[in-house]
Amino acid sequence: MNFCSINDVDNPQGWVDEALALKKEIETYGPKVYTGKSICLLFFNPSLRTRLSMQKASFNLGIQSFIFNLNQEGWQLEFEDGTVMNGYTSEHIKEAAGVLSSYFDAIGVRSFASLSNKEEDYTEKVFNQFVKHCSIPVINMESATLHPLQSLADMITIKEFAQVKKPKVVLSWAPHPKALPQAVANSFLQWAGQMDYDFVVTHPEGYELAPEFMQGARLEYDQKKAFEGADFIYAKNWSSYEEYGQILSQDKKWMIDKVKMNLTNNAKFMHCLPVRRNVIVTDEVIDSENSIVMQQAAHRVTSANLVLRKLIG
Ligand SMILES: CCC[C@H](NC(=O)CCC(=O)O)C(=O)O
Ligand SMILES: NC(=O)OP(=O)(O)O
Repeated sequence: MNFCSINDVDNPQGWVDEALALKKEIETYGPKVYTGKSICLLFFNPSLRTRLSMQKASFNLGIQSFIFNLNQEGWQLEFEDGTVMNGYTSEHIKEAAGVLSSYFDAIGVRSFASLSNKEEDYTEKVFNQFVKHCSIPVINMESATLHPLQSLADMITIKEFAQVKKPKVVLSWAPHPKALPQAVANSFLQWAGQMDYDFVVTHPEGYELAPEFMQGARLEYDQKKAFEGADFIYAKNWSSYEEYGQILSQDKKWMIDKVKMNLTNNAKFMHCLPVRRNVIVTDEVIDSENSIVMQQAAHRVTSANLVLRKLIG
């Protein structure tokens, strides 16, 4: 079993409840004794939360974790099958995946979108080569188009803070100086679509997400209208999917501020972090009692606990 996307999860709402129950179990009985199991966490890109929450969750479940920063520490990998490797790549993913499979009980992979090759990104070429050539479970620690560990943590957080049975949840685009992947937004769409939410996406024209992820989610181009009566505001930047990887707007009017939050039903503010303060959201909002970004980040451990137990616990 892998944890590539929500498609590997038989009952997403059930996983949210199981994760909260496992969190209580660990808080009550403490971390499990060493099981002899091990996991290697492979990173092509930077990380704070994903890296450390996966190590903490490994500790909680008695699993030894190893970190490997591929760009700084590994050989340049070849992901194309059949290539004559007389260029700059030193090792084929077939060998690398085979060796990792012989050393560990599972691996995690972080490999962000190129934002230049839409076809390779949206077929998950890099991540799927690890899945294809590994004989052990593979966990998605943010791939080109998805971030399921983050999304499970997000669903757990909303479950914990929801005051009503069917909360209004708004995914709002916000400006950013860099071109960022659509992965967090895509994954949030997938998981929110499986929950009992009144779910709305709001973004400027030109930032439409891939149809396969929008899957009938309600879209509102008027951000203020989208915010009306909301219970949760989930802010995230992403670059254009249509004009792939491009920044079409850095319109400061889309920054989340108190005036917009006052349109909501006293909504909680969420962001996956890292966040650009006073670009994505004002200090006033992210420092307010309505901000639950810390609790959300803490649930990255809750999320990782359950995924590790499901796959190798
Ligand atoms: C969990 C989020 C990871 C990543 N975020 C960034 O790359 C932000 C980098 C920055 O703000 O410089 C993203 O948007 O996918
Ligand atoms: N939200 C998240 O995945 O954070 P990192 O990029 O720091 O792991």
